[in-house]
Amino acid sequence: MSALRYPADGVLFDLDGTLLDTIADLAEGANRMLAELGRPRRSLAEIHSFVGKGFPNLVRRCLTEDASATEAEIEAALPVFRRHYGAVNGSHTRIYPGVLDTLEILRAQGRRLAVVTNKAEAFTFPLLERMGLVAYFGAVVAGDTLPVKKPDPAMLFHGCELLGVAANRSVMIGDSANDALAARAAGMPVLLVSYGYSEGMPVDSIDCDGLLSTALEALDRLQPL
Ligand SMILES: O=C(O)COP(=O)(O)O
Ligand SMILES: [Mg+2]
Repeated sequence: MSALRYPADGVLFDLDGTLLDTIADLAEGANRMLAELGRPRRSLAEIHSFVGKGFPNLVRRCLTEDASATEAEIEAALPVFRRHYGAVNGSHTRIYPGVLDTLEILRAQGRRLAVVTNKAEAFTFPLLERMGLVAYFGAVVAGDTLPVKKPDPAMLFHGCELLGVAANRSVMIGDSANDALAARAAGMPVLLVSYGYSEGMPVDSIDCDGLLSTALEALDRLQPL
């Protein structure tokens, strides 16, 4: 693996599985939804593999993996999940080790920081607030900010535009193929944390520019400003 350093006026962060360990709350929200719908619980491991393409996909997979549901049932389940997850969002979420120090250092270096997440705005903004992270970020692009989600690169370009940085002088830090593919399509280097959620794929099988065991390791991969 190369240890190239990348120009990084901007650093774009994925949220679930990269900055925040949200899986306990996502599982609680999903299982409360399943209980209300009279369906069996899902294990933490199953939920873990369903996270990455936004909550509508999580709901769909909860209802259709080794089970069946009509489109109308999936549609009707969305507000049920929204209500339950909204009630627990943040209660068992924790900031991953190294994240706060990394954000502090990047900010002190004068870099511009954004969150680019497939999590919906209605969950993202209160969660960033609750976890005390809002002040670090000059922009937040959430899963329903645009008509498309990652792996579409439009979210990354939008984040760069809001920050006022060039995409070719920015770096994406994420945890899944959605982040890696979006960054590749945007022509942006991408570093993946190895502790996150990658939809059941081994993270080292995903094409990227390096794996990080904590966010702090990203610091060595960025050119000084
Ligand atoms: O909400 C999801 O499914 C994933 O969100 P993320 O893009 O922050 O990992
Ligand atoms: Mg993620």
